[in-house]
Amino acid sequence: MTDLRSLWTSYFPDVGSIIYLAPINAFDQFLVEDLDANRLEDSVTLWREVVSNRLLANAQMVLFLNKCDLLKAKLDDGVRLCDYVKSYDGANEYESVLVLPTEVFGSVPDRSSELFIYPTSMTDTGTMRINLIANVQYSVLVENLKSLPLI
Ligand SMILES: Nc1nc2c(ncn2[C@@H]2O[C@H](COP(=O)(O)OP(=O)(O)OP(=O)(O)O)[C@@H](O)[C@H]2O)c(=O)[nH]1
Repeated sequence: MTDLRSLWTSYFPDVGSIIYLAPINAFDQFLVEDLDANRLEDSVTLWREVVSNRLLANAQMVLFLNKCDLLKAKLDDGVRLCDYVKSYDGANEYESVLVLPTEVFGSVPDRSSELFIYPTSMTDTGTMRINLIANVQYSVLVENLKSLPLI
């Protein structure tokens, strides 16, 4: 019987990682092409499609919850998350609000392997460099360990 998993993953054997950027400040914004579609929800939908795609089952998924600085500024300006996400009943403060996208993006039922999720501000180049280096180091380490019969 054909091994379906190896068949699917043979389409993109050289894709080691996918880095996905989600603009989490966009919770109160709507798509230009569809004014009923919330930009953050749209980003979650696309992320889940990518992450649960069987053709990419072997690729490491790295998610940057991006534009954190703009999210914080927006919350400080008094824009309330609960006005756009009806289920949200937490405080309208950056640390509390950040929990929501972390949980929503992190929950992908069809994905068994680990997701790497980092809050980022792309314009903060120092932190970005540290995040990227830490992630790449971790991937190289894990991939090397996998090639040995250790894990
Ligand atoms: N302050 C801040 N600006 C950012 C960040 N990431 C990207 N930008 C800026 O946002 C602008 C739009 O860049 P992107 O978001 O990558 O592009 P886009 O998705 O086509 O743009 P939007 O529709 O505005 O979201 C550029 O000027 C970027 O430099 C961030 O984390 N913080």
